[in-house]
Amino acid sequence: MSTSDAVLVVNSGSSSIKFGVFDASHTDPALLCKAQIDEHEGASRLVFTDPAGRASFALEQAEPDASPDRLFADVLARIEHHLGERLRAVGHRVVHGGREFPRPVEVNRTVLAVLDALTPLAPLHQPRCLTPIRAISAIRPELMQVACFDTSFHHGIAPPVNRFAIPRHLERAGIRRYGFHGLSFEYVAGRLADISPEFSAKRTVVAHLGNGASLCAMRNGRSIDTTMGLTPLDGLVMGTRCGTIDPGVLLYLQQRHGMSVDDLEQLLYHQSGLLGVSGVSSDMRVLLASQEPAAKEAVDLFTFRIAQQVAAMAGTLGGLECLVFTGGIGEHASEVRTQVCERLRWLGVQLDPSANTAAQLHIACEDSSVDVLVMATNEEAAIARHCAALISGT
Ligand SMILES: Nc1ncnc2c1ncn2[C@@H]1O[C@H](COP(=O)(O)OP(=O)(O)O)[C@@H](O)[C@H]1O
Ligand SMILES: CC(=O)OP(=O)(O)O
Ligand SMILES: [Mg+2]
Repeated sequence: MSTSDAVLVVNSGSSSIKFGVFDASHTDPALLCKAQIDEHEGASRLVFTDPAGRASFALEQAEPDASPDRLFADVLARIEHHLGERLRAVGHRVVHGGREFPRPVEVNRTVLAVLDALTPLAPLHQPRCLTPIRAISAIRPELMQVACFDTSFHHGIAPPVNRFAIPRHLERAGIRRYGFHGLSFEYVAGRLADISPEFSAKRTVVAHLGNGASLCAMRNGRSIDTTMGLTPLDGLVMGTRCGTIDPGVLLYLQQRHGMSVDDLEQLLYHQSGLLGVSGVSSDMRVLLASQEPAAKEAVDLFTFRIAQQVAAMAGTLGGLECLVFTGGIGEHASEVRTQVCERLRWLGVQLDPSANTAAQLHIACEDSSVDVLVMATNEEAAIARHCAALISGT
């Protein structure tokens, strides 16, 4: 292995940060080791494990409240010590790429300023994605950094699907539907193509259900519709985000409840969704284990809205032949998959209960007219692939 092409991937999500180190000397980079900081559990010790899950090395100083510069200085030093060589690049997940970045880009000061200006369109995410980039630029200005966007995979979505029904000058100002979770959808699209070209040609809805959640209607590896819009607030019910809401509610809250823009941002991004409805938690594991009626109600609303919007995506596709579950909830919560599929029975979706409980790749029963799959997503691998392509100049 030429470790001179080792790449660190930083996947900053709304409830977790995932790290991966890849050998990017091939177009399909191999995972060397990985680690995760989960906000629900915190981490006073960041353990990097090899692909088989065996501990490779640990970062003792990585406390949740360590400054980003300190944390990343430690992470880089420890990884390079482990590799015995310097990293070739760092690839980052950046949630919003706006109109400006339809594909991954090497970060410089100008790029960073444009990405910073997109913060109001993803206030929960963009600062979390840009903090590691800034920290690494400060401590290692010569190190190549690549920004890979959640929005890129959806860039081909055409009118009318990508439009809001608002005056044209606002559309020209960039106020339209962008869509997110694109690195996850891109990875899943690749895995569907690996099954066969025929499989990839199916009218497919991919449900990425994590702390943030969205659906992508895809065919032949391309996105044709998605539930998120200008911001990662639209669409499904999420951990702390409301998803689709009557815009009149926002006007009313300002007019009659005296809420400011900051109050609304706090309400819609941080206090709503599963947390707001249940009053218990944003964490699906906690809700599924809870006896509280409000926790059950939150899960019901979550699965109802998924099924409702899968049907809407099927409308865009002109039918439904394949449904894929991915993301922390999609991959692990068989009960959520059961509830969603029960609600989609009228569309010909029928689960095999034991395959579903075992979270096998194929979980539909023989009679189902829709294939149903469970796939572990891998945004880090998608980012590593983009880094390998940029490094090799392809
Ligand atoms: N075994 C499990 N059963 C149910 N839900 C789970 C399980 N494991 C993880 N989850 C849920 O997955 C969600 C986090 O998803 P993830 O994709 O890791 O988050 P992020 O959006 O931060 O990347 C949380 O709601 C968590 O409760
Ligand atoms: C875009 C988005 O919602 O990301 P996450 O799932 O990490 O919150
Ligand atoms: Mg995520």
